[in-house]
Amino acid sequence: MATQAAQASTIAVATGHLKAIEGHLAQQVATALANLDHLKEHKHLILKSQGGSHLHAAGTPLTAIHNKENQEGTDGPEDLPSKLAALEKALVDRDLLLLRQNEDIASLEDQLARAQLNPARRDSANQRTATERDLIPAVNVPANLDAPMPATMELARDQIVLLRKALQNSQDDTRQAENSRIESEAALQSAVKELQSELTEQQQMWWRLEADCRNLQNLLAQANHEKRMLINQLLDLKGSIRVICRVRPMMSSDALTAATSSSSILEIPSPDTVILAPDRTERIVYDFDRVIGPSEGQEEVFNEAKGLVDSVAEGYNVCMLFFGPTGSGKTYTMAGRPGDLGMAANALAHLFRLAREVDSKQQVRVSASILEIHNEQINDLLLAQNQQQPKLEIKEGSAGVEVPGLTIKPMAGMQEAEAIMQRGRAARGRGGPEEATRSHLVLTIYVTCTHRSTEATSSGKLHLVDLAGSERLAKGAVTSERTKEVQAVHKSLTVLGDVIQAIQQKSSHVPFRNSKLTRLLEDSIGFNSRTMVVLTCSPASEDASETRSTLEFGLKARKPEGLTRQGSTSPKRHFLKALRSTNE
Ligand SMILES: Nc1ncnc2c1ncn2[C@@H]1O[C@H](COP(=O)(O)OP(=O)(O)OP(=O)(O)O)[C@@H](O)[C@H]1O
Repeated sequence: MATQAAQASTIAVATGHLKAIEGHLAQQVATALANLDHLKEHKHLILKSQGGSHLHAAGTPLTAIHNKENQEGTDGPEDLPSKLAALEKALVDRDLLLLRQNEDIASLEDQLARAQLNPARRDSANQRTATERDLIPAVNVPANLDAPMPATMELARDQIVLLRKALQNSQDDTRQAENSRIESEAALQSAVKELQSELTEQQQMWWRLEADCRNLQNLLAQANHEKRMLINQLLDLKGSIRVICRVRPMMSSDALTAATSSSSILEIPSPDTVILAPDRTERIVYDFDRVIGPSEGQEEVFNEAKGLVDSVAEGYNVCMLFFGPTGSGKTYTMAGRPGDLGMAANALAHLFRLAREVDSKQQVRVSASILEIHNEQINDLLLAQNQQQPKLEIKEGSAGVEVPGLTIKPMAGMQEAEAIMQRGRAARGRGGPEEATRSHLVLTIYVTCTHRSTEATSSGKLHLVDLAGSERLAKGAVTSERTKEVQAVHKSLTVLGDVIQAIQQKSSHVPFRNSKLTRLLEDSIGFNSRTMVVLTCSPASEDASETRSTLEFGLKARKPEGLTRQGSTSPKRHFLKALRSTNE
């Protein structure tokens, strides 16, 4: 803008000076014309005084006459014609010069006017390069207008030429700038169009993907629903009580004497059969829902229970009973060890996974309590260490069997769950390991699902019961206190067997109230609930008797048609023997 203003002011100054020059020239012409008139009059007077005979002297140079006049009229009258002629020529020259200047000025003014009227040109002047701007010098008109006219005129003409060139450049620049603006605008418009079409395409693709995703989610939900229905049907077909048997590996602690064999007394010919061969004369075959061998891990055990854990999230009550003599692997199978998750941790992890999967539709809350039943007394294992153990009783509440006052801890994830289970284990161990083996530990996981839109709620619970060792009294040192403990354990295990048998036989009376344990599990065994008995067996020959008792207990728990198939001993005899051994 500054350059443009400077240029306009330069042009204005030049125009002013040119107008001044024009005025000056006009004044000189007027003077010359006056001189001419004067001379003409003078000549006329001379001719008049000399008569018509002297008229031929009119060809004398005017300058000479003029010079003579300047010499105070000393020249003779014969020089006047030549002076007049010279003056006339000078006048013609000046007229011509003036005419050219007028033309230049008119053209310059015209260009100036056009340049001022066209804002696009004015703006484009800003884009002129430095080199081009240098082509326009400042118009320096001599301050003294009396200086010789040709030099002033020449300078003015040069400046006009330069200004014209500058104007031309400016016009070229404007045109170029306009062209490039049009080109850029077109390119920009086409890029915008391209982006818009790309955006539309992507939006359409996104909508398609969203729709696909919704369809897949619906299909998945439907498939999951169908899967659960099939699992439920399968579970119903298998009966409400499933029995699986887990045979632990041989341990270095298993006594190997000359009287016993170092080889396992248990054979697993198929995934649902275990053969007890305590000696060469006897082979008893037991069929269960599944037999898990020594080489199989915790994962395989959990796979058998996954369907049951799913049904807890659907509102079923489920009970898993870990039954076997001390050292057979009940605690290992239920609780696991660090880095080797047992059934409880696997079930919790599965429930938290389910909760995450259904999170958009349902809110799933998981909580847990841990208690032990020792000498028919219930102890809360989640009490703070300094808290007094309250007297806890089992009641029938609106939501089923309850233990009012029992600590129930909410759990948001596995970290919290691990900490709670660890706390329960530590509390159980406070009475010493001996006491722990003579008490039942019950970990109960409560699952509540609330539908986010309908607010319909379903609740289920999963009892995991690490039963007291099922071995007979004769095995350890006998004190009156220990006798009392063992009798309490045996009584509760016998009642448990009776309850299971009554359920399997669809008996009208089920003796749930005969022990604290069965009373606690009343709404979670049989009928509208699901139960899994996990028999844990030692393969060591020195544990043959306990292993047999355990397998016989399993027989009790299974449906009547699933008992032993072959061997030298009748199933019925084994069954009665199992009952007797549990009651001893
Ligand atoms: N399937 C298995 N694989 C590897 N080790 C096992 C297995 N089962 C049990 N064990 C190991 O055998 C030992 C005894 O197991 P565990 O303590 O679980 O027996 P238990 O039946 O719970 O005995 P108690 O009644 O005294 O609690 C433990 O060291 C355990 O790690």
